[in-house]
Amino acid sequence: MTEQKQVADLSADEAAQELAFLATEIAKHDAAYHQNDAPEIADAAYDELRKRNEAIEAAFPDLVRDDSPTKRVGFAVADGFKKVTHRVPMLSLGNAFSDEDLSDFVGRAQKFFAKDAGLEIAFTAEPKIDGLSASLRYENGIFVQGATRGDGSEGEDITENLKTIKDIPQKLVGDDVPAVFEVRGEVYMSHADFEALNKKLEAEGKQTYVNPRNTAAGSLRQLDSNITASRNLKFFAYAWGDYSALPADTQMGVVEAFSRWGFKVNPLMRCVKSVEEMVAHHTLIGEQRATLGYDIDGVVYKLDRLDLQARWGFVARAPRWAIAFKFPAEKATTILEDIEIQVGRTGALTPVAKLKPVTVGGVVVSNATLHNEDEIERKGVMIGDTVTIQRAGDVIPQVLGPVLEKRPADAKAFDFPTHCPICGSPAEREINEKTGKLDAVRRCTGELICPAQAVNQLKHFVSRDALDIDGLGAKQVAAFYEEGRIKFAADIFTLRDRDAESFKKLKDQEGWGATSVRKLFDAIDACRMPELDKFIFALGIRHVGSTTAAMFAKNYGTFEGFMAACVAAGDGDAAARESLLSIDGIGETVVQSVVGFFANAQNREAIDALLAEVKPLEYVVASAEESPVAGKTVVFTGSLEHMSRSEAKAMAERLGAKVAGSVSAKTDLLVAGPGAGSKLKKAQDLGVETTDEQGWFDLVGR
Ligand SMILES: NC(=O)c1ccc[n+]([C@@H]2O[C@H](COP(=O)([O-])OP(=O)(O)OC[C@H]3O[C@@H](n4cnc5c(N)ncnc54)[C@H](O)[C@@H]3O)[C@@H](O)[C@H]2O)c1
Ligand SMILES: [Zn+2]
Repeated sequence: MTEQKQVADLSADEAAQELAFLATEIAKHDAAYHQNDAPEIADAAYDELRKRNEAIEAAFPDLVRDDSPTKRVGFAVADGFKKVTHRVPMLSLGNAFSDEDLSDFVGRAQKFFAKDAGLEIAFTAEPKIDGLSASLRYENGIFVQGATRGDGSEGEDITENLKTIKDIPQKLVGDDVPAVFEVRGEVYMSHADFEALNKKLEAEGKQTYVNPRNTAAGSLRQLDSNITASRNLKFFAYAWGDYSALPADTQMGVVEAFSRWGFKVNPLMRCVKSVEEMVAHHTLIGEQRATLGYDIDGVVYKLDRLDLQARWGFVARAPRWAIAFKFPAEKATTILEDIEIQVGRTGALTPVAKLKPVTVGGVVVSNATLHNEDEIERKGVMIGDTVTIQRAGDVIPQVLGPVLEKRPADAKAFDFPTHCPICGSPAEREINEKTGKLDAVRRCTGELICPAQAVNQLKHFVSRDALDIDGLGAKQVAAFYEEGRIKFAADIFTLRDRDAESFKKLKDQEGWGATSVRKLFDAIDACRMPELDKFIFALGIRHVGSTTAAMFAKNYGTFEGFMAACVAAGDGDAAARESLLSIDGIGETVVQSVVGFFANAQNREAIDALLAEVKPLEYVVASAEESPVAGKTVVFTGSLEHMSRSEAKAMAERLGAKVAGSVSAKTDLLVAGPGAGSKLKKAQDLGVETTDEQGWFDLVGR
């Protein structure tokens, strides 16, 4: 972290500048966290930003901005959801970070109620569940609407999703259920469910989640409630919004009513009467934290009597009568025994610290991330060092840095490998085209052959814009990989020769009848002469998407031509490099990537094996005499049955046509599939020729 000036040393200008920066920065993290369920920094680091903002605002009250983070809660509703206006705002909580903060809080309460002679002020202490809050509206005891907090005044309508959660009763029971009542609480995911879900996603080759909180949020804020239903989310009730009557006059009493009505309430909730009791309960909950089976990130204290809550009131984003005492990030020191390199499914090399096992916050830690090679350098850690590690909440443990006084004489600097430890391919750091700086991540260049990347690559190879083999989708190809039937792309095409016998045995099992096996082999055969652009795209070269692949195809005409240019450029042939760079729309990043890919001897071997089975077609741009659409401007609209939109575009371009996105007087032909709307109407109005998909195929002779 950069050196920060003490707030007292800031000039007004500097303060204003920093407040502006913090407003933008905090808003950015709020969006990542609340709207996208994908935070970019740890909660502790985020809390630091907020603390700094509050400190500067306190010192410079005139400079408080209209868009100050202290005036806002959460983040606005995401697209795709219906909005729900909260009749009673859903707020955040003030924070305490130390015993002193807690005792200040109690002191403020005592001062506020100083005139009430003999008043005993009691608080509830409740675990702060680390999930996301939801508001559930019941009318005559029936669950009618549920929403997220959103920005506090407007949330997202997630009624259907909430209905799939077993802990949320559809109907409340009891004779004290008011006519209208909004129960609020936390939707969360247990550690066990989180781990099981990640295992499953991993097996399917999908992106895994970072922590249970974001998983719960991501699972609940789904447009498809079937997904929510499959996630086994849970719910604790602890607060309320709008109501026609209250079942009790204390916090504790209302939560007890929730339990009677059919909700789950947290068993660790207590009543406490002094700072000592508050601190003791905080310690007790902290000790149980690791064994609860779900994440909590602190303890919330609330004034117990509701009449006192009402008298003490609110500030902009939180009640005055409540405070959250967060658990500090847990730290420990241990020995860094080794640094191991893991290769991710996209080829990224990540250094992992192998630690002498140590208990941090009740959990035994023996691995921690070191992020990347610059981080190792920046932290200056050496193998053999005693290092400080930190677990902030549920986040993966991090190495903070070495304890230099304890560095042994034989501590070894870590040489970051320049080759992939899995496949031996060179591992490279790209130069960022815009900044000219090295990318933080070093990546394996063995896209085609690296076992760490294999499943990802195979899935890409058969994907829709690549070879698109009928009956061999992402799931199937991953299963074949697991079963050892396929290792590399080329193996798909030798499957029949190598594996026909074992496929026969599969008959009747897992739905692999003789017919479906034959169909699969036929479908594979049908892909032995792929379009050149699809083939180049299928190789999964970093930064080569389908548009880029099409540009290469168009420019070089044959796969051999394209490969020769890349290989030559890799051997230092400046003209070849120029020819790559001269293609309109192709920049340094792509060239670095294709050159690196073909410079890798193992990739080239894999390509030879592939070319023995597959013959990509030559890319011929039809001349005007041969093509009825050469030089014409074509627009596709509506849904196409036999080709994807990108395939249609590629075909038209190959035939010398220009493909436009909208209809104008310059349009020569509109190809309209079912569901075509305004474009079709406009074409008809302008007298532009129109046809359907079949008409298009007839026209171009396919
Ligand atoms: N890492 C990031 O980039 C990032 C960004 C934004 C927010 N955050 C994190 O999100 C949190 C801030 O968001 P916030 O405004 O929701 O504040 P908060 O989470 O600190 O406190 C308010 C929330 O606590 C929850 N809560 C759990 N148990 C409760 C209980 N028993 N009683 C009352 N409330 C309870 C409710 O959902 C309530 O909305 C912080 O933990 C912050 O670190 C992180
Ligand atoms: Zn590799």
